[in-house]
Amino acid sequence: MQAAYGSSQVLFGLDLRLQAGEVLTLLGRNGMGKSTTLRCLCGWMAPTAGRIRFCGEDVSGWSADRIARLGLGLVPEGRQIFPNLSVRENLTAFAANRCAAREPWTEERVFQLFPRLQERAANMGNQLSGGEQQMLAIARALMGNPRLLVLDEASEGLAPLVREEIWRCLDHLRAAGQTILVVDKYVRRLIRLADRHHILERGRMVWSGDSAELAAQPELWQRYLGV
Ligand SMILES: Nc1ncnc2c1ncn2[C@@H]1O[C@H](COP(=O)(O)OP(=O)(O)OP(=O)(O)O)[C@@H](O)[C@H]1O
Repeated sequence: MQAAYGSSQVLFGLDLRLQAGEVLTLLGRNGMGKSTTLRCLCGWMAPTAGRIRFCGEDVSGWSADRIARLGLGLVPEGRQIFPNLSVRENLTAFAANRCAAREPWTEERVFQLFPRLQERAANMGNQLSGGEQQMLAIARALMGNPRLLVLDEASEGLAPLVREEIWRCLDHLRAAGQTILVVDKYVRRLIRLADRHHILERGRMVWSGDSAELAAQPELWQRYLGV
């Protein structure tokens, strides 16, 4: 897949495959093309070349709404929850069992996953802390029962303990068989969470491998991720 903003090409021949039940990360420093890749996958922008297949369909050029209905649940950068709706209203606005999940997510189940949200159920989106907003953004995506959950910088701006709460939730989802694509920068924690990793550098995939391989090569972290 390739992508460009106007005449400026920013993705060059990315080849990305995700199997059902797998957790994959996209890593790279700022400006390397991670968000652009997600924008293409979610239908917010069309690739200039190549194809995107999802659930057996060629979704290249589909609208974001249509791709979401096929089963892609996005937890966007900056959370983007509805500030003037309550926690409960934010959740019900997204509820749908589009993929006929056998045990669909319900308000009760997401409250079990995030007990803090239950305590805040009647609060407006703009009354929540950053961590609670992030939990709500994940819970809201789950309410659509996505086949693929995509998280763009979900841990950004969160205190370490709250961040760990988010990671633990993702561990739990993984154990339950949820397919997940994560863009984030905490490589040590991502090695524990995910199965495989891709590193992007100036719009090109420069390294791909599993968690054991990434853990064994800290020189890669320094070279491509600056950690
Ligand atoms: N709306 C836009 N218009 C023009 N160029 C853009 C736009 N958004 C991103 N770019 C450029 O595309 C390249 C890739 O950006 P992208 O946001 O995909 O990177 P990223 O890896 O997600 O980084 P970050 O973590 O900062 O979001 C960068 O050179 C960036 O300046």
